[in-house]
Amino acid sequence: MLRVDGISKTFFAGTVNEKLALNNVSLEMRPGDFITVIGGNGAGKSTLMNSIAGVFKIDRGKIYIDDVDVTDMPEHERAAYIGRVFQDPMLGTASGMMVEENLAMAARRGQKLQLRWGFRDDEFAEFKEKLAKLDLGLEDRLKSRMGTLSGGQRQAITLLMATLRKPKLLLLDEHTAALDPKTAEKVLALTRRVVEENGLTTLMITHNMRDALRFGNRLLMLNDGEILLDIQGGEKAKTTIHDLLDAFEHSGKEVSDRMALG
Ligand SMILES: Nc1ncnc2c1ncn2[C@@H]1O[C@H](COP(=O)(O)OP(=O)(O)OP(=O)(O)O)[C@@H](O)[C@H]1O
Repeated sequence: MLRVDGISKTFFAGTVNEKLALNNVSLEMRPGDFITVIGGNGAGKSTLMNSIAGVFKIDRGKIYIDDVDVTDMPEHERAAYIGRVFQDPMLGTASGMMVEENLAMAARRGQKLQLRWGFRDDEFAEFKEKLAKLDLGLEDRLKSRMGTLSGGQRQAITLLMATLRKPKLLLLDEHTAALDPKTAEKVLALTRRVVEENGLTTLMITHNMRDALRFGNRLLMLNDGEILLDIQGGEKAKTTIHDLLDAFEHSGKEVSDRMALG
């Protein structure tokens, strides 16, 4: 489904700030894989995700989505395959536009922009039903501006928008890190439901080892731009936070409290 083949990325090459952020990383995801990604600060997690999304050019290697070589495909074209939710609830939606307009735009992702798309009443009924399912009281806020919603409400809608037109790949970059624990839990539960209901192939970065173990069928630990640990299925189910801390310690990194417990 996703094939990352020996990719490398160096920032500020040839300067004193040169940083090898990804070092010959390879990864193959099967359809329906839900991979959680952990690693300390600067391990390369976001760089991996940004490379896949096409935010910048990689230095070496190839990236394929469903056997299509997307290595040189610009980010906006790659977006047709990818749904993304960022850490910052302000990203991913248009804050000055109404909830229903944001959803209608997401429903037209990949279509040519038109002056008047002609929104249909049945679409709004569908949005209302989907919002009601989020259980955040959003079904009556279709006409509210996105900017007036809480962070949790925005992340839930961004997740809905990212998955409205079933993407080949869902990328979640610490999408609950900026939320309070109770709201984060709600958005995570929603994430699990959306991923399961749609059988989405998902890559989720988290700072929280407990979440990395609770969610998904496979876990990657990155360190210094390399994959330090790749566990899945039964092996992942048996893995404890203690095991992860051990692996982390062997990499010579200090574990922050936030990463251990979230
Ligand atoms: N756009 C960029 N320009 C310059 N350096 C960058 C850029 N993005 C990442 N880096 C550097 O690459 C390294 C890996 O960063 P990355 O953001 O991928 O780590 P991370 O694992 O996501 O860390 P964190 O948990 O702190 O977000 C870091 O040293 C970082 O400073």
